[in-house]
Amino acid sequence: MLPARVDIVEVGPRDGLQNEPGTIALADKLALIHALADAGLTRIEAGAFVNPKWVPQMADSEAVFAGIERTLGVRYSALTPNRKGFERAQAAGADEVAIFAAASEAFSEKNLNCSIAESLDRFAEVARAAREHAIPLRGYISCVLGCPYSGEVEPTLCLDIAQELLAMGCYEISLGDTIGVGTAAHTERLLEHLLPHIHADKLAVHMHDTYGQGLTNIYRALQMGIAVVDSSVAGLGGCPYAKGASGNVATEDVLYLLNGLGIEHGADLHKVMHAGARICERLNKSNNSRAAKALLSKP
Ligand SMILES: CC(C)(COP(=O)([O-])OP(=O)([O-])OC[C@H]1O[C@@H](n2cnc3c(N)ncnc32)[C@H](O)[C@@H]1OP(=O)([O-])[O-])[C@@H](O)C(=O)NCCC(=O)NCCSC(=O)C[C@@](C)(O)CC(=O)[O-]
Repeated sequence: MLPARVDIVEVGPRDGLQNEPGTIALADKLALIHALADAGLTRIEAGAFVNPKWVPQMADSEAVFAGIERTLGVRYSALTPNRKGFERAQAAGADEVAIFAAASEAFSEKNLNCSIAESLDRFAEVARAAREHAIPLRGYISCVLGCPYSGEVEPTLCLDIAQELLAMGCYEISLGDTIGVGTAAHTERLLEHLLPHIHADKLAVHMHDTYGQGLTNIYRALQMGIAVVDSSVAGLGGCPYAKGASGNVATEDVLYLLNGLGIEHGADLHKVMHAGARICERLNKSNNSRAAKALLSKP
């Protein structure tokens, strides 16, 4: 059965922008975040407190958080890979922080410069600090449906990591198809493995759209009881550690799907679409949302 309501986690300002080649003006980032909040999106990942040497686009995350004119009821979150990242996020005023493990040793080494086990030790420190400061903690697992370096990924490893992240205190685990290779069959296989052990309300899906499977995978996940979906306005993004991977499934496309299914989500598709069109114009890039392109071309 499909859920009556789906929460969208808008990752455009972080996942969407982290891989952009050119400089992005702080004002453009802030305008995007404000437009997304104005469109009714209540969970917005606004930045990442990672090593700026590795992800320069997120180097101004302090300034981003300082510049946000907060909308009541919106949670502005950030990625925090380690204690230092947590301290930066807390000082900047992030409402929520996210730790991000990988279900592939090779990807963990590239993305975090350490093994999965070492990353979990670092995350435990972040989790302790988050608990001390009463800051909600979200967990990601990357490469759940495939790894750019080592190929197939076993669902058993995803389950082990998810359980460890939940035990640390994550209120939700976002399952990332980082390179967008999975199909509905892969999504189903993963969720069939996880759901007997982890309740659906502790899971979210984070589908990149490289092979055009994002929406289909999300639909399969909704059918299996998942009610939190990560997406990126205009389908912006990619991962600096997964060459060739395209952005997340576009928020506008997810909203169009949810509208068609009669599922409540609380966002205004047209406002999101205009936010997407504006940032694409500012970045001088094409819009990857099929729904936005169709709607914007209507007379
Ligand atoms: C994990 C680290 C930090 C390890 O960082 P490191 O460089 O490997 O290791 P280190 O701990 O030895 O530190 C070296 C230097 O980095 C500094 N440093 C250390 N930590 C921080 C920090 N938090 N903020 C600022 N600076 C930091 C530290 O102070 C030191 O500075 P130095 O002494 O050389 O001047 C690094 O490898 C890193 O930042 N990686 C980037 C990870 C990243 O942002 N990846 C992209 C996002 S993840 C993703 O896209 C997947 C996801 C979530 O979207 C889900 C999906 O799609 O599947």
